[in-house]
Order: sequence, then C-alpha cells, then structure tokens
Amino acid sequence: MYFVYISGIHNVKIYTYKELRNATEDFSPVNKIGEGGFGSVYKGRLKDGKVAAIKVLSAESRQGVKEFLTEINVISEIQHENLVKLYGCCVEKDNRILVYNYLENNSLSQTLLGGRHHNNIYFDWRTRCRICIGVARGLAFLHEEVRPHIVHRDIKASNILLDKDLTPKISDFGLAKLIPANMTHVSTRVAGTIGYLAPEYAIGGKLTRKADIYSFGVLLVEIISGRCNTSSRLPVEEQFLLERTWELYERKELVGLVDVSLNGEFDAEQASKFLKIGLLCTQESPKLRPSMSSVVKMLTGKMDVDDSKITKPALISDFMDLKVRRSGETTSTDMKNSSLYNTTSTLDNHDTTMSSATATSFANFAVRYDESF
Ligand SMILES: Nc1ncnc2c1ncn2[C@@H]1O[C@H](COP(=O)(O)OP(=O)(O)OP(=O)(O)O)[C@@H](O)[C@H]1O
Repeated sequence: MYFVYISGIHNVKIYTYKELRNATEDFSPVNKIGEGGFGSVYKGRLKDGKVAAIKVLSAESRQGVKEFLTEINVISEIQHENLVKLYGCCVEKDNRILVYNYLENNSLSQTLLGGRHHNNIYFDWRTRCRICIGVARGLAFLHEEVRPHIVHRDIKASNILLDKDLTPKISDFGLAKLIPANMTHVSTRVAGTIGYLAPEYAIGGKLTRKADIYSFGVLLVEIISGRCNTSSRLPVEEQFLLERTWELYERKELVGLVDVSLNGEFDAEQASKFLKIGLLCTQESPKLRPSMSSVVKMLTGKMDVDDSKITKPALISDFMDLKVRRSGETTSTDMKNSSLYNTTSTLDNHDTTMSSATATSFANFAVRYDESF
C-alpha cells in the first residue's frame, strides 16, 4: 500500500492488485458477497489485518487513471458516521477496484426486508428509529455539508449497510461519476429501484436533492412497515406501499401499517409521526418535500411535523396503467405516458423483474443536474 501524488490528489490509499488478490484468495467465488450494478463485491482481509469489502468495478468503467483517482480522492475525503468508509482503491492496468470498510450485518434489503429465513436479526422499535435517524443524518451530510453537495441518486434498502451494532451506513455515494457518461450505471435490480424513484427524475430526468429525499421517504416507510415498496405477493390493493400509506393516512389509520412482527411493541405516536414524515418526503411537488436537515429535526423531535402540509404522494401507478390478470399467475404492468416506459414489463409473483430492453432504456435516460425546483 502506498500513496499517490498526482496534482491535487494526496490522500488516496492505493492497493496493489496482488494485495487484493491475496485478500480475496484470487477473487474466489467463496469470498464473493454480492453483485451490484457496478460489479462484484468480495470480502477479504488486507495486509494490515483490516477486513474489507472489495468492489471490482465492471470492465465498462475504464476511466483514465487520473480521472478515476480524482473522483476517489473526493469520495475518500467524505467521512461521516453514517456513510460507508472508503479505504482506498486499485488502478493497476484496466482494473478499477474500490476498497471499503466491511460491514458485518449486510444491507437492510437482505436483513429487515429479506424475510425471516435470511437472518436472525431482530429489529426492535428503538433500532428502527435509530436506523431512520442515522440514514437521515448521513444524507443530510451529503446534501448540505459536503461542498459541492452530493446527490446520491440511488437511496434504497440495498444501499444501507449495517455494522455490528446495527448503525446504518449509506453506501455507493459518489459512484455515479465513476461511470463514463455513455455507460450509465445499470442497476442489477432496476425494477426494484423503480419504487424509490421520484417521478420527476424517473420520467423527466431531473436530478436534484429532492429526488433523494423522495427515495428516503420510501425507505422510511419500508423500515417502519418492514416491507418492500412493491410486494407483488400481497393482495392487489396492498401491493404498492406508498399508495397503501396514503390510503391509511386519509382514513387516520396510519398505525395499521407498522410491522406486525413488532407484536405491538412500538410507540404509536412516534410511528405515526415517522410515517407522516415519509409522506412529506414523497409528495408529488419536489418543492414541498422538506430538506434532509429538517427531516432530521422532525425525526428527532426538534421540529414539529405539520400535518396540514401533507399532500398526496407521487405514485408510480399514476404513471402506469395497471392491468391485473387475476386468473393468471402474473400481473402485467404497462408503463405509459413516457418514452422511458415504452416497453412492457412483467411483475411476477415472487420478485419484480423487468425486460432488459426496459431496464436499458430506463437506465440510459438523460440525467440533468438541475436545482431549479
Ligand atoms: N462495505 C460493505 N460491507 C459489507 N457488504 C457489502 C459492502 N458493500 C457491498 N456489500 C455487499 O455487496 C452487495 C452488492 O453491493 P453493491 O453496492 O455493489 O450493489 P447493490 O447496492 O446491492 O445493487 P445496485 O448496484 O443495483 O445498487 C450488497 O448488497 C452487500 O450485500
């Protein structure tokens, strides 16, 4: 391990390919812990004894060494209790590998939302509140304290990792810029991501902090309810979490959404408040969504949640024509109103999947950085 000195780049740790190969036993499948849109992730022990998550970026991301290191330099300077720590990287030949602090308890999507058989972590009420507040703090930091501010673009349960104390850490921030412009990050679970996307971003390509705040709102409701934003296994009227939340809010029955696995052991007033914050964050008009620092204040009781301000969330189904075949095994969904959604996707009974044509058109839409809301 050594440090590189390219003008302006001073504190990036560079690992040799050999060290990372040794750490992962030649990138053995046994040590592979995940696969994402950016590439494969391996667990390995570094020479200094630290356990790391080693992310091998896919071959498409052949950025020049200098550009790559410039971005890495920016990311490695961003440190916060609720952000995954980047140790350094490897840039030998065509390899572009990122080395992160390894987090023992996997992601929220694999634990809290992954079903009981996936793990034996019990997320009690206090832990859930702590996780919501931690994620909010991490995102507020990226949005308001880092200069220039960072829009994460991909806030979702699989990007929230948990350490041994279940402290949440946001991963993958700053990575979007590492991928060349002609190769937009194609998530492996594009369809799973749809439910987190603010419509003005998904349909119009407008990327602002408000799009992250929408995704955070969806995540917040997922954490309290213990379910994914889209669950095709549930009865049709319950499949879309935000729709369900809005419906229960209008009936003044929000508490009915709280995860039944808590067996009633939760603070009902706080739960209802958190769900209302989720609704504030997912409102259709980006302007109405609160900033992340306000969200932190509301979650921690330092600011009141103004009920009268909540307007209907932007719902994905407003942009889709849901065609439900009750007799068959599948629910077919035609997406309309957008050139983005010009092919048909299929939601099956087990998982949400999408044709690769749709996934590609979805992932390749133009992104405009625009703070004009
Ligand atoms: N620092 C880490 N510590 C422990 N496990 C990690 C770490 N980083 C990634 N992982 C594991 O690797 C998996 C894949 O991560 P990655 O961020 O590449 O993709 P993703 O977020 O799951 O999907 P996508 O790329 O579609 O957003 C994660 O879900 C997690 O299980």
